[in-house]
Amino acid sequence: MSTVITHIGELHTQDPARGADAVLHDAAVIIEGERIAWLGSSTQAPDADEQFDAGGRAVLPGWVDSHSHMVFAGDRTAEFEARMAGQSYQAGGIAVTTGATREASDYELTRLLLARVAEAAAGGTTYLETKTGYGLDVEQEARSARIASTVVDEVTYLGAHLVPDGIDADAYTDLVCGDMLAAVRPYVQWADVFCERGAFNEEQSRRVLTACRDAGLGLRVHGNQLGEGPGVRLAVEFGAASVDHVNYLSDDDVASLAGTWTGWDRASGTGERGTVATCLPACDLSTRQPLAPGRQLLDAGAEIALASNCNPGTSFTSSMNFCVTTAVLQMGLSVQEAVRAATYGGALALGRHVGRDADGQRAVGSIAVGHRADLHLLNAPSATHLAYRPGMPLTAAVWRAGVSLAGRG
Ligand SMILES: N=CN[C@@H](CCC(=O)O)C(=O)O
Ligand SMILES: [Zn+2]
Repeated sequence: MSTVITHIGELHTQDPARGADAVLHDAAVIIEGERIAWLGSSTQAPDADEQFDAGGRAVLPGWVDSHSHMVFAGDRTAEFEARMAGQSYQAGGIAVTTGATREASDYELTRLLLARVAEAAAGGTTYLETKTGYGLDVEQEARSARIASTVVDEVTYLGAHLVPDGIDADAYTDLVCGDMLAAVRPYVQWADVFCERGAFNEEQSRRVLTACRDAGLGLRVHGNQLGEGPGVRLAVEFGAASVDHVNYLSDDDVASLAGTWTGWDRASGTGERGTVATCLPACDLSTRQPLAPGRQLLDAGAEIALASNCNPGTSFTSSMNFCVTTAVLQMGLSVQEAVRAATYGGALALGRHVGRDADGQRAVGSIAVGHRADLHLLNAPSATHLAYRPGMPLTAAVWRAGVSLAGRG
């Protein structure tokens, strides 16, 4: 089965191999099964089984949301209201969600997760990471990991989210590095640690990262969210794929993140990759933290991603459109930079920016022959409308791995 999408006003390929020609005008794309089979000028498009006329509207790669916490029950409206009344965000709120999550049945947790993933997809997200971290004991973390692995694309083990009541921090860290890690291992590809005041200190974070690396997991770090600290330094030292939040960065932090990309050719997307700095603008607004310095990171030569951080405490939204809008209006990114960070940047953070027919794993976050057919049709002639028309319903249609998910309007 093949579909040709014609009359695309702007096709944002995000394919580094195309260099300056990465945005095509009056373009067409052919989807064949789950893959992109052809792209080029609309006037030269070959025939396909099905036709779809984009009517001059813009097409982007589906959003790659590389940071979310969607396996949970309950909500934290009261905490949000208190924050809006002036209280500051504290890591301890995680315990409230842990209580509600432990109470929920497998059926309920799965149902909630499916509903959240469907909401994200309706907003243009076609590739999604999510984390454990609201179970916080061996059985519950394994359960969260198992449920997540049946629903989302990539699962991250975040047993090191908060030290639960009734156990000493070092004993809990031992558990995270031992029995809990063994129990979640079959279900996860990544590990993360909340390296922050009120969560895990440098020594505990180092132990978690070492154990998870030795277990063969890719690494990421929640770092520098609530103040300067060792998160970025550890992420760079361990060669983590990403460090996320990055609100409070010293000049050294910025330089060391940029330094991880010195062997990388950004223009062609080749060379030795480094540690992606993942900015979470919806979270920054919801916690009234300063927005992450995405502009400064890009200017220094670092690669950045934008992600939703969808979770009940700090960012109860999966809207990547909103994140892109905010990155342009508030963080000083151009539309091109923001769209790249929310597509190709997210794929880089998840190591899914490469992969074609022969690899058995298709690249996501960019549109090229052999990549996964993840497409986002905007109800607008250009991607600029994402920032120019904030909050408007601009997602017109979504294809995930070649399957039409949302809208055909
Ligand atoms: N910062 C740590 N974890 C989440 C928030 C978790 C929560 O408060 O429930 C975050 O990324 O913001
Ligand atoms: Zn998070």
